Amino acid sequence: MAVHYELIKTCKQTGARLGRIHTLHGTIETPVFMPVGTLATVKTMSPEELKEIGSRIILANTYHLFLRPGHDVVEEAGGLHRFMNWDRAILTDSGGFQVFSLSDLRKITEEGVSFRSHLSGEPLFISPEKSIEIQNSLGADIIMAFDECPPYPADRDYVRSSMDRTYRWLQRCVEAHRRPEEQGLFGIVQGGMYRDLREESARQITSVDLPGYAIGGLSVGEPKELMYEALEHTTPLLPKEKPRYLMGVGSPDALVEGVMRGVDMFDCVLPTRIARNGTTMTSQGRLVVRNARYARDFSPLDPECDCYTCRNYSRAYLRHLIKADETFGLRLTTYHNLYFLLRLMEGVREAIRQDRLRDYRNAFFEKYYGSVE
Ligand SMILES: CC1(C)O[C@@H]2[C@@H](CO[C@@]3(CNc4nc5cc6c(=O)[nH]c(N)nc6cc5[nH]4)OC(C)(C)O[C@@H]23)O1
Ligand SMILES: [Zn+2]
Repeated sequence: MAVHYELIKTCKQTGARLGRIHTLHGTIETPVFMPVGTLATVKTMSPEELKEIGSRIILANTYHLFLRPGHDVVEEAGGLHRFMNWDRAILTDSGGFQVFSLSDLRKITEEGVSFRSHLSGEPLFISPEKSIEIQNSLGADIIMAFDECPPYPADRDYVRSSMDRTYRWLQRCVEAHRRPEEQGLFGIVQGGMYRDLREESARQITSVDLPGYAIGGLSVGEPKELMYEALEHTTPLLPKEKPRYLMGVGSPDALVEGVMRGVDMFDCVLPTRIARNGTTMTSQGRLVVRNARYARDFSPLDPECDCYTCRNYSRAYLRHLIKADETFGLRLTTYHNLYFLLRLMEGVREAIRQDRLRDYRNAFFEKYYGSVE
């Protein structure tokens, strides 16, 4: 079995679950946050540093690697694990969403999506079959079905016809998948912000027996309350013995709120993206280390953090590097932000073990959101 989930326990206080996902490249404790490595690198981090902070699974993107360097190049290198020297687990997103968030001049038909490369402008086409062919070449442990993520907001008729097509595309993905024993294919539930459509899409997608299911169509600009409501309508309809993956999330509050609503896996560019402009997540809340107030602050970024950055460098030094656009500064803030989120998920897993996740959430939010930037 390429991907096998083991449910260890469900928190008595909330709908949160403790689990493990077994893959051909190791076991992942859940709930888990997956750092995003879109172009076969988690920006500025080495594989050794990712291991040092405890990451066991990272993301890469079909759309980006199809455009550059080409999935044929990665396949010739022996697959993504070899190409990027990462021997732990990898998940690849299927490309549909990235087409919408990156390229213009795109057209959706039953067959697939025509678009122009956001790099060269050349006309390209991705179908469910093409997406699976690319993902089979890349060789990730978990691959995603080719779906359409409707924009937010989107009217009901559009969301319904789009989710029905996403269901038909899932069946074509299953047909096209050549390596089901090595690469677990996850289906993706859509349905926009409409309760009955979410429930119907969950029934459609879970009618196909797969090793895991993702909740798509969220974290696309909707208010967080709407995202949480969509989760409450969807996760109860997903099989308990399979992992649930909320795509594109996220911030510390959204991670904890998602876990409380039964989500096991998350990914987001947030921690690495904001790090590159000098915004960090600390135990006292968001800290924008490039602010002038830190120019002569020789204390650690986060006094409660024991990561390499916080043990060896001051806020003044980090501010200096970020202001000078020194690459080392981006590396130090990225390292800390990922370390912070991976430690947060460790705390969440421990709180589930002790059936006290609601208390953990309240204490964390008080500290993190109680204070100012
Ligand atoms: C939160 C934050 C910081 O993450 C940023 C930016 C805007 O949101 C993000 C993250 N949200 C997000 N929702 C998704 C939904 C799907 C989906 O329905 N299907 C498939 N196959 N993949 C998906 C990937 C997703 N990523 O999406 C882009 C546009 C990639 O940048 C990310 O705000
Ligand atoms: Zn730190």
